[in-house]
Amino acid sequence: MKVYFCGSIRGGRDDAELYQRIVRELQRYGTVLTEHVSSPELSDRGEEASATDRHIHDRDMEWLRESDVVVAEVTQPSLGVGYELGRAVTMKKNILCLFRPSSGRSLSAMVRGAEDGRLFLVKDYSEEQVEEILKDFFQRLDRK
Ligand SMILES: O=c1[nH]c(=O)n([C@H]2C[C@H](O)[C@@H](COP(=O)(O)O)O2)cc1CO
Repeated sequence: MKVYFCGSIRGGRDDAELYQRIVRELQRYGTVLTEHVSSPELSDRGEEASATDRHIHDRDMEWLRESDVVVAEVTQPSLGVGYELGRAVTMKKNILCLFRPSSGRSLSAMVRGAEDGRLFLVKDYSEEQVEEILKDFFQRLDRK
């Protein structure tokens, strides 16, 4: 199982620690192609010191194509994550978006409104529910 994890980078790194926790949990179910998104060493400049934007874009689109599932933490708004989700929809990927209402933010209608109960799922959650929500998600996939 190949997992593409999306999380904010240039949109802001406030949730980087939580991304790490989610990625660690996702690694129980498969290979996380985008582990770097959760790296505590990655700042809101992203990988600019080591890669061009074109390289980042083309590599990530290739990983997205390769992936079986897409899991996105969408609480911290990020243009890149929104773009990845749009591309993943076109590729008919199984998508899970995770949003924390405790942030006081309101999730974009373009994400919440894309929920279809089948390929595109949006879950409101709190941090202590990460394990349980991912377990349910992967169990459901097995039954598909
Ligand atoms: O350096 C990077 N590396 C990278 O893989 N990304 C991808 C993965 C993340 O899920 C998403 C974050 O987008 P943004 O930087 O607009 O918040 O884009 C984004 C950047 C910087 O935009």
